[in-house]
Amino acid sequence: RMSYDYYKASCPNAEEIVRRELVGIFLVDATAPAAFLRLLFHDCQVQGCDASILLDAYGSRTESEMKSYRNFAIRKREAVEQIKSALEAVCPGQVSCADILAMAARESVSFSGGPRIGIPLGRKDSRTCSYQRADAYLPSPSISVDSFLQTFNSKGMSLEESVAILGAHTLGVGHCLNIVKRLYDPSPADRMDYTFQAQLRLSCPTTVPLENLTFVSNDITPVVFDNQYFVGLLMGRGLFQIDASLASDPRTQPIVRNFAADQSYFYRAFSSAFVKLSSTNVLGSASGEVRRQCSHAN
Ligand code: HEM
Ligand SMILES: [Ca+2]
Ligand SMILES: [Ca+2]
Repeated sequence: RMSYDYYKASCPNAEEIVRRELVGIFLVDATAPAAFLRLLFHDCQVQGCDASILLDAYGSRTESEMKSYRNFAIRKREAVEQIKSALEAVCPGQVSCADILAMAARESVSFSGGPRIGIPLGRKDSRTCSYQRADAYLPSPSISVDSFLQTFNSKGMSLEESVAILGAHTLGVGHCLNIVKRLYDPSPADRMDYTFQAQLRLSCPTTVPLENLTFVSNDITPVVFDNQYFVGLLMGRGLFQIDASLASDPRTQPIVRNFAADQSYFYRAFSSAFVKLSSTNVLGSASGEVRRQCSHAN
């Protein structure tokens, strides 16, 4: 059972320790907040928020979810291990890796200028993981709006919250391999601003192997958690096909407009969506554990 003061007795300074470690990480790498935010989504989307994404391959028993091509360019797993070590030194065996992932993503949002979000704690860590499940459940950048809405509706999100949670793409980057298809062979309904397309083609000139080294930013302010992502969508500057479709689909377009016009409205919808995302299929003490090391089950 999760609660807002879960570690009050067992590790009263848990949130403070996580925050202190993170500030150190953020100061040396301005792109770290984006990485933590995506890491949480990719954890919660596969088996739920149970730190399954942090497990390394272990003999023949586990194959890491990182083997999935959908986890391409996932970063900062080792930074979560660093935060875990700091917590183990003070309160051994208490704070789950799944909670650290949720706290790291939450701090990433506020550190980047976004809303401060209160989240309940008490997630347990999985004993297993499956890269086949990662392949099956992590969405493709060309997912349809229908499947997109279904994905987040199944986490209890409203239409508005579902659009808001994709506003996470206000931070970070995408690699050329995820956009070359729409740059050189777009589907007829997939519209993009002409100038923007020309710029992206310069950054991603061909479908050669370089495409997984080269990247472009998700919106024009990739280290600031603002509503520029939605402003850009309305100008035909969405990076992935699903981003762009939110601005054209009649169900989501009015919401994109509202978020582009009113940042605090976006923040409110994002905050409630974030609490739902980070509470997906949480394990209780019976089925999960608190790992001693995030990369290995106990
Ligand atoms: C249908 C849903 C989604 C799809 C298809 C999608 C797809 C993608 C893709 C293709 C990338 C680029 C990866 C790369 O090439 O480096 C990306 C990046 C990112 N995604 Fe998503 N995403 C979705 C939802 C979310 C959600 C719900 C969040 C967080 C709450 C999120 C947070 C991020 C962040 C922060 C980045 C930038 C990562 C970095 O700079 O390292 N995404 N996403
Ligand atoms: Ca997981
Ligand atoms: Ca931004």
